[in-house]
Amino acid sequence: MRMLLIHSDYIEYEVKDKAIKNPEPISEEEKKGRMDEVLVAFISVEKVDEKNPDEVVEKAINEIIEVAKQVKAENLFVYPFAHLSSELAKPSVAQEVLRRIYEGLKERGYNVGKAPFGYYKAFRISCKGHPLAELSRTIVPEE
Ligand SMILES: Nc1ncnc2c1ncn2[C@@H]1O[C@H](COS(=O)(=O)NC(=O)[C@@H](N)CO)[C@@H](O)[C@H]1O
Repeated sequence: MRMLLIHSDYIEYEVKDKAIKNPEPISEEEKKGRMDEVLVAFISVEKVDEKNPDEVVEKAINEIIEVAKQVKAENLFVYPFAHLSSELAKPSVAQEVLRRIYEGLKERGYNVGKAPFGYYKAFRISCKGHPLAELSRTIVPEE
C-alpha cells in the first residue's frame, strides 16, 4: 500500500464519472464533499496487500493516527487514489481495504471523511506547507 499524507486547510471533491464498471454506490449528497482542517490520506491499495489485508488495514490506521497526532489534526479524510503505484490491487479488494481503514479511524474517535471509490473526481486541496505537511508511507504485509 502507498499513502500520500497531506495536512491541509481543506480538501474538496466533485464526482464526474464512473471510472470502473461497479463503483461504490453513492447518494446525491456524496457526489460532492469538503472537509476543513484535515489530514488527507491518498491511498493506493497494492497487489501485495492481498496477501494479508487485515495486517495492512491495521498498519495504515496506525500510521495515519501517528501522523495525525504529530500535526495535531482531528479531522481525517480517506481518498481512494490509484496513481501512487503501478501494482494496484483489484478494485474489490481495494474498496474493502479502504472501507475498513475508514471505519477503523472512526472507531478510534476521529472525525473521518472519505471520497467515493471508483469514480473520476475533480478535487481541490490546500496544503498547509509546514515541514510535516507532506509525507508518504509504504505499507507491506510481513512475508
Ligand atoms: N487499488 C486501488 N487503490 C485505490 N483506489 C482504487 C484502486 N483500484 C481502483 N481504485 C478506485 O477506482 C478508480 C479507478 O481506478 S483505476 O485503477 O484508475 N481504473 C481506471 O481508471 C479504469 N478506468 C481503467 O482501469 C480510482 O480513481 C479509485 O477511486
